[in-house]
Amino acid sequence: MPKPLRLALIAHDQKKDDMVAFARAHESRLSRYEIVSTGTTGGLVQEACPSLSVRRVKSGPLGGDQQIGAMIAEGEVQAMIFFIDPLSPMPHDVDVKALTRLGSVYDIPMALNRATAEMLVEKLADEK
Ligand SMILES: O=C(CO)COP(=O)(O)O
Repeated sequence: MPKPLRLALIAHDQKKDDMVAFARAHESRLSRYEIVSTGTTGGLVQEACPSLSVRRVKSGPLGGDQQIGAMIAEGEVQAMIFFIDPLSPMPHDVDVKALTRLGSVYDIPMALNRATAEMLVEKLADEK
């Protein structure tokens, strides 16, 4: 049996409500995938969506973005939904940039806002 696709779900603080709403709206669809998340995002998604199995790495500012970037480089994450906050300064801005850069380098489907994320989940569902 093919391994399920592993999808990264990440959201900055100002976008966490959006991520929880997105995950709730698509819970049954997302339950087909292995989910990996940064620490705080993953806790909120798991609490809101008990049917998902969410693997949590460290919080973004403590290295979580880099952990997920390494997983992309190793081929262990095949798609990413990352609700970034373009309006707030971040202490780990360089990590955010490095993560989205690796998403481009390895050419994985990567949605950085909700509008694109909606299209991405539709498309992933078509392919299954
Ligand atoms: O900072 C983040 C992404 O850059 C997200 O980290 P948390 O999910 O731990 O808040």
